Amino acid sequence: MSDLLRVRGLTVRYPGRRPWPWSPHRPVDAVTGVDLDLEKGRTLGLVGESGSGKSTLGRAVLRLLRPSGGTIRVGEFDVTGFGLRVPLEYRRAVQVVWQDPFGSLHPVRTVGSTLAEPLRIHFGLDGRELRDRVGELLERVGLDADMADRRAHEFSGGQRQRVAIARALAVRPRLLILDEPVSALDVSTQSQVIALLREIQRDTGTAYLFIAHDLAVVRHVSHRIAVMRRGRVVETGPSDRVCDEPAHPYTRALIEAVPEPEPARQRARRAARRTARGTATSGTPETADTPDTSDTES
Ligand SMILES: Nc1ncnc2c1ncn2[C@@H]1O[C@H](COP(=O)(O)OP(=O)(O)OP(=O)(O)O)[C@@H](O)[C@H]1O
Repeated sequence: MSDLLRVRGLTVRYPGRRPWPWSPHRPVDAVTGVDLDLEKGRTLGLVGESGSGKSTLGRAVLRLLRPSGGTIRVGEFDVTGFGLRVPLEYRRAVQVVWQDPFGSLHPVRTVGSTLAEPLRIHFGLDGRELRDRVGELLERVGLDADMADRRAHEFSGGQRQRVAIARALAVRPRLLILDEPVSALDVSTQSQVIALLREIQRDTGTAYLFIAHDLAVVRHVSHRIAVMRRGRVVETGPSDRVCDEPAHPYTRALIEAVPEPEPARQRARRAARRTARGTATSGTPETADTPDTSDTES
């Protein structure tokens, strides 16, 4: 299968702030030399601690900022080749759902008008057809069609995130950037929203770039995982391989940081740690062999 998203050597440098008016800017290298691939209908999870550059990478793909170097392609779009105006077709092809379901929806507008706007702009719908499509979108994300008259503040956090997903789906994107989409939700709402996202992917073939700091959540939703640290991708591979046999010490540290509630799994994890220590002292290199198509960087 060919790649929908192809990122090569991506670099983003922010100009940074001046500590004092007379001192020079201190640039921040937020993303450095990143390569990523994502196929149609698949999910690539992007994990790493706060400040590792995940959101910056997502914003570069959305073309909300202009990268300092490298290339981004999404299908036929040469994203890094765009001038000042980003084509409307690209805005339709790539959509985003942000972390904050409270801040990302207009507080005063009805949810119906929030969903109607992209349908009007991108497909020229109006009248009955527009109302029907808004109702369909609400039902698609598990809400009632007659909720269209309500305003965002009348919804719970989970319901708002469903509305945000419906708004993103309205234009039938090929790629959806999900930037910490469940981090602000409680655990049971998280799993409902994740189940919804998986169902939508199965039905529509939309590819997801799923950005999160929580490796347990990312593992659950992703086919492949890329681990970011200080702006670089240090390890990439199929989700199970990255989580069960992490090749990079930083990935191992991230996995260690995930709380494990089940005693049997806690014991298995301790045993794996002991084995890893044993092999490390018997001369095995720190970065293990990766039998699949994974890449690691130290
Ligand atoms: N607009 C900006 N100007 C200057 N530096 C920035 C800007 N936005 C982000 N940074 C810096 O770039 C680096 C990467 O930030 P980014 O938000 O991409 O990380 P992240 O992994 O998404 O973190 P988080 O999970 O906390 O959002 C950080 O050092 C951050 O301080």
